Amino acid sequence: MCPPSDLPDDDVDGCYAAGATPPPVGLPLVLVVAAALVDPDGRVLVAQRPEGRDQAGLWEFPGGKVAPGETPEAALVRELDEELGIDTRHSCLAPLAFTSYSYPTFHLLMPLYVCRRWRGRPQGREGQALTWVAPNRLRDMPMPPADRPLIPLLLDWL
Ligand SMILES: Nc1nc2c([nH]c(=O)n2[C@H]2C[C@H](O)[C@@H](COP(=O)(O)OP(=O)(O)OP(=O)(O)O)O2)c(=O)[nH]1
Repeated sequence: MCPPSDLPDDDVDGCYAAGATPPPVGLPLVLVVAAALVDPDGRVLVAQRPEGRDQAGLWEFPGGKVAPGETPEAALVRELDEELGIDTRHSCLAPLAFTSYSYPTFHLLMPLYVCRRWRGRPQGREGQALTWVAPNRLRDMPMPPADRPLIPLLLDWL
């Protein structure tokens, strides 16, 4: 989290340094939704991005791009079904935080929801490895840079 007395800087988890670097111009904004699935022991599910995808090998929160005309919540329910084979149609998808991050070819805007109950047992339906991690171990996982600010917020909340 941002220390209240310090100016934000790029290395401080949970902060955006809006004025520190000029924003890249003309990048398309891509809306991706993701979920922190939390099991009864308080562990969080992360999935490893498979070979052949950008950022392959990094661990991420399950989710994916919101399709045109879709709400973020409907997209999340669809992605969790497609990727993990779980049903979250009747689950509480609690909005926790979002990340906003410029990759070289697009700017990512990604809300993160927390979900504690679902139907089915998560399985890597697209060949991706899955692992449940204690929240305080998330910092040790190689995750996309866009996810870094989400970790302290998740730790505070869980
Ligand atoms: N799902 C997810 N994507 C993330 C996270 N962090 C992060 O930078 N991303 C990025 C990686 C990708 O560039 C993008 C998600 O796109 P994706 O390729 O997984 O989306 P998708 O499932 O719709 O796949 P596709 O249609 O492009 O094949 O967001 C995260 O925690 N979860």
